[in-house]
Amino acid sequence: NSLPKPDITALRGVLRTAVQQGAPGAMARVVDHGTMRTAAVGVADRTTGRALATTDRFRIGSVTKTFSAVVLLQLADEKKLDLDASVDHYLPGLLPDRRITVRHVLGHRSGLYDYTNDMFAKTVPGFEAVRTKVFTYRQLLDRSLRHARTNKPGAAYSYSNTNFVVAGLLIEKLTGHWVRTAYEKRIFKPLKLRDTFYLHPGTKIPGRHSKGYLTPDRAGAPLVDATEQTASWAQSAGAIISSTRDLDTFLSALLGGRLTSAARLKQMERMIPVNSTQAYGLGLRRRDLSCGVSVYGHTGAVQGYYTYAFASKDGRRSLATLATTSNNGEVLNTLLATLESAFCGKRAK
Ligand SMILES: CC1(C)S[C@@H]2[C@H](NC(=O)CCCC[C@H](NC(=O)C[NH3+])C(=O)[O-])C(=O)N2[C@H]1C(=O)[O-]
Repeated sequence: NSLPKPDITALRGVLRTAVQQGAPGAMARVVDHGTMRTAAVGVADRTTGRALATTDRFRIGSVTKTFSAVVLLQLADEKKLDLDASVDHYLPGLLPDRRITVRHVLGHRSGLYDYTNDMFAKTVPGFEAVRTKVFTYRQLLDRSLRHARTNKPGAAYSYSNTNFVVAGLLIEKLTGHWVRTAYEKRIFKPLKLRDTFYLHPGTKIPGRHSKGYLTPDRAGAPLVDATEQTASWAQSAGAIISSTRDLDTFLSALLGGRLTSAARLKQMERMIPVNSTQAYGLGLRRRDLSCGVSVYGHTGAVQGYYTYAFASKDGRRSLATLATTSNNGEVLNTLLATLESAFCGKRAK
């Protein structure tokens, strides 16, 4: 284990800063070669004042994208999917450009416009307008296709939730099941992820969970309890519920080679640079840390919840971090330092 030891004191300090910056609660769980450490600060519920527990469930937002990518990569291992085939080959007529391949979709290089840009331009009104709505995948895709594409297929990285709506359509076409069934049969059950559920279109998080609070755009305006929503705007792009324990289990299984073949994992980890410290593969982010370590996983931002879920390349060390607010860039940025504490140890910034 060449990594510096995790610095739990520094980690706790980062969580405290996130709470000072407006998150009602923040927590993290680190597993290092089987040794588990946790830290939690603040409350799960602002009304009752119940303390946030590291066992509380929460909405993981776009960490869902990694689950969706794993299902499709397993289908590639089963020779039911060719990553370099046109999406049109599997879903004829769905997309306006036959040059868009499955790999473009999973790597955010399709050029498909992100419909959430319009949907959440005004944070609270946008959320209130959709929080009880149920969309079909087709309706979400239609919202995207009203806009020109952001780039030619494969020409650039441009993050778009629309890509993982297409991923959901591919999963349902190729498995003949709802995405929920595919997640359960292929990931949740085999890994015994007992805190992990695909919650759509139901709005109630099962079991003990933290509430999530949306920060309004207007400074000083009261937080909005965003815990209950259909998440139908997100679905296979962001509707999974999980826990820090299950995210650690999931990422260490993925990076430890227990969910796909080595060849397919290699494809997932073939990265396109996003900026100087970040890159994106297939439903997977890589972050390059200050101590020269690269970690793999995904971030999540869904109303009321920010998540970071990352692991070392061999999956032997993993971190899951949650803050119970969103639309608060300071908190999102602060949480990045939990990666430094967990993987770079004392040398955290
Ligand atoms: C790239 C991200 C951070 S955003 C993307 C996805 N979440 C969304 O697309 C929802 C965006 C609106 C959420 C809302 N923000 C606003 O309404 C702003 N007006 C809030 O903060 O609650 C997710 O999750 N991803 C993260 C990822 O993949 O890392």
